[in-house]
Amino acid sequence: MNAPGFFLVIEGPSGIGKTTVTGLVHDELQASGAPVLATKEPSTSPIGAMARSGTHDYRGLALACLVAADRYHHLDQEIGPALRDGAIVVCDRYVPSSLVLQALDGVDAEFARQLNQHAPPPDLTVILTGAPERTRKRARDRGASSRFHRDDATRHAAEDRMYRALISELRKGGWDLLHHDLGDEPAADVARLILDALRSRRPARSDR
Ligand SMILES: Nc1ncnc2c1ncn2[C@@H]1O[C@H](COP(=O)(O)OP(=O)(O)OP(=O)(O)O)[C@@H](O)[C@H]1O
Ligand SMILES: Cc1cn([C@H]2C[C@H](O)[C@@H](COP(=O)(O)O)O2)c(=O)[nH]c1=O
Repeated sequence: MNAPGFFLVIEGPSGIGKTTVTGLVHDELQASGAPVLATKEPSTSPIGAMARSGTHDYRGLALACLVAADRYHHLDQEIGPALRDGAIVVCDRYVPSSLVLQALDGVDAEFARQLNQHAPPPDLTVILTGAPERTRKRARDRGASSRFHRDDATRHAAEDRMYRALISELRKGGWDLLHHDLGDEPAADVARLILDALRSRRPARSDR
């Protein structure tokens, strides 16, 4: 994005570890003295809260529009201002979540793309994938708070497949994308890898 900050998105299937890694990356950046904002989608705005708490009631096109409306509001009210202030924004889920989850929810892929076409590409998007059975076990052990978290081997496999398929498509669209296929490594190792990628793309503040 054309702003002095850096927009970093962490993506991947439910249970892969996005929230855990977002927290670790945020804490490490904060400890190093960098200006950082950790956020997530759906956001904490009233639209985001409606989407997050309503995945049992809202489905298909209605949910696709709700999460897109929340995304544009989030960009306008929280992400954009933080980037203009020079912060590193670390966001748990963004457009790729809609391209995967809304498609799994029966929304036409082209419609989901068009709905999100005005959401700018982040400066770096990390897509985490991993063996669907391991991801499924982590999600099951953590517990479900959404229709998309239900314990379903077929859905976990489909999410993993769809995220992998998105990688080349987004790169062709000009997105800077880091793909990491997780094994058994701890979340701290994943966070370190992401921090290295971030630092290689964002010179230290004193160099800018
Ligand atoms: N590298 C890891 N190794 C082992 N367990 C992990 C790892 N990363 C995360 N976990 C655990 O897996 C579970 C799911 O992690 P987390 O909630 O961060 O995933 P998520 O991708 O944000 O999921 P969702 O999209 O469903 O909210 C949590 O219990 C977390 O503690
Ligand atoms: C960004 C985004 C989210 N959703 C849905 C999927 C989940 O039910 C929640 C997010 O909760 P999680 O703890 O991060 O898994 O919102 C969606 O359907 N589409 C989206 O683009």
